[in-house]
Amino acid sequence: MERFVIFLSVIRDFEAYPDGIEFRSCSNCRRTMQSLTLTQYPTPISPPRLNLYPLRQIAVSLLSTPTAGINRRDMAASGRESASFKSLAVGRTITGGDGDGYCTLIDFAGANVGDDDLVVLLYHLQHACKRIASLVASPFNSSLGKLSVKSSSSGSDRDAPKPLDIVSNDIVLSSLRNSGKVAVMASEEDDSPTWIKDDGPYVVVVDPLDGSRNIDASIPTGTIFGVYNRLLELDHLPVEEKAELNSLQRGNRLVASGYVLYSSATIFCVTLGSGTHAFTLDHSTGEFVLTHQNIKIPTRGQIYSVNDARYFDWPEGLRKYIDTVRQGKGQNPKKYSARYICSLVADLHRTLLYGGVAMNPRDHLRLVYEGNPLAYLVEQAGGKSSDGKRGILSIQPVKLHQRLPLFLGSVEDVAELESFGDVQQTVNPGYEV
Ligand SMILES: O=P(O)(O)OC[C@H]1O[C@](O)(COP(=O)(O)O)[C@@H](O)[C@@H]1O
Repeated sequence: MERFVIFLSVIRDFEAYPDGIEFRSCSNCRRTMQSLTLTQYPTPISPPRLNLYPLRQIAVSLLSTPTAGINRRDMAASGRESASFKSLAVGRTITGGDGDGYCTLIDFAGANVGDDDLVVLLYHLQHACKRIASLVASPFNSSLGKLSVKSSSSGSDRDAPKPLDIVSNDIVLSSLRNSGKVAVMASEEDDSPTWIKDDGPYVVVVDPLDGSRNIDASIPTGTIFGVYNRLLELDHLPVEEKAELNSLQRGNRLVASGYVLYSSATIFCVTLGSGTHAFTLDHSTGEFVLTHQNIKIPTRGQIYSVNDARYFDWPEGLRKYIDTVRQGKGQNPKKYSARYICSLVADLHRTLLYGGVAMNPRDHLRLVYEGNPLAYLVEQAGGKSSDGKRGILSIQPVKLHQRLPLFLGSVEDVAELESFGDVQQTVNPGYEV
């Protein structure tokens, strides 16, 4: 009864989303409300008097997890995403969903992407990322990251995954399956790509939880993703072959890419092929809301980001570059600062906003799952990507878990770094931490 009274006092303004009901007018009551699931409703409610029955019906439909084959019409019918389709119908480029400055990721995609299938795919992907955000922040999962498990295949050059990586991978895979829009998913966590649906229009490459070595200390982590069109000319090939070849596309064929940063805020940063935009998770509504439209990385920064404990394994060119900029003797006559979180998404997010260069000069990061998606996003923000010698997006991947040195950041900083010649670290002993 006590719960019921609290419920009535906050019922004025609520939003339901797949992981729970959010009551805007009373965030302090959220925990109580989360425990009040629909099936736990006190049964003696009198629908006519309190008029809760219709509300309950709406909540039931809104609370259901996105299911297989949800499409634009279903999303619009649920009432949650209708603003996006209104915007699309009138063909305007929106800066706010309904003109009140509150524009969700799906509103934005609906207004700016010509392809309904991609909007539906994004809808499911952002749902997966909300689940991962809550997973990595959950007090009940705080021990999961510590338990390393062995990689399934012997002789694999992949790192041993941790349980949270695996759970995140499962979450992304299930959301992509439910979208009905994905032919194949290639994940950093899997030895080979998973074929999902013959006529799915898209190929998704993903690192479901990057930086998970930091997870036990609650340091930021991230999801990285890239979306390609399915190559129709490969449709006749055996499944394994077409799954792999579809996933090995060059970065310059990406149609969308992005990352989700799980930090003090959860940020969905994406390019849909025209600029780079960031959306911040609004915990009061459960929506990613546009907060940084058309991000432009400064052409020059004053920060370098690298694990400089490796200094003595670096080649001469890279040592010289770092020594030069930290003394303020480079093209920018300012002394650079160092920042290194050791979590790629977090280091890149800062670089995108403040400028400078984020790098890992040894062949450690993966071209398919990390290099290409992030390079595309950085270039869409006016920045530059390089492996130390050439742009990332034109490199033809030859194997799924191919690793490479990666330099991302401000145009002038990355160009200056390249001008030092040998900046790729070839000594890679496999560091313990
Ligand atoms: O040990 P290094 O060279 O500093 O590498 C750290 C980098 O490795 C990563 O943790 C990714 O590696 P994993 O995929 O093996 O976790 C990045 O997040 C980070 O930028």
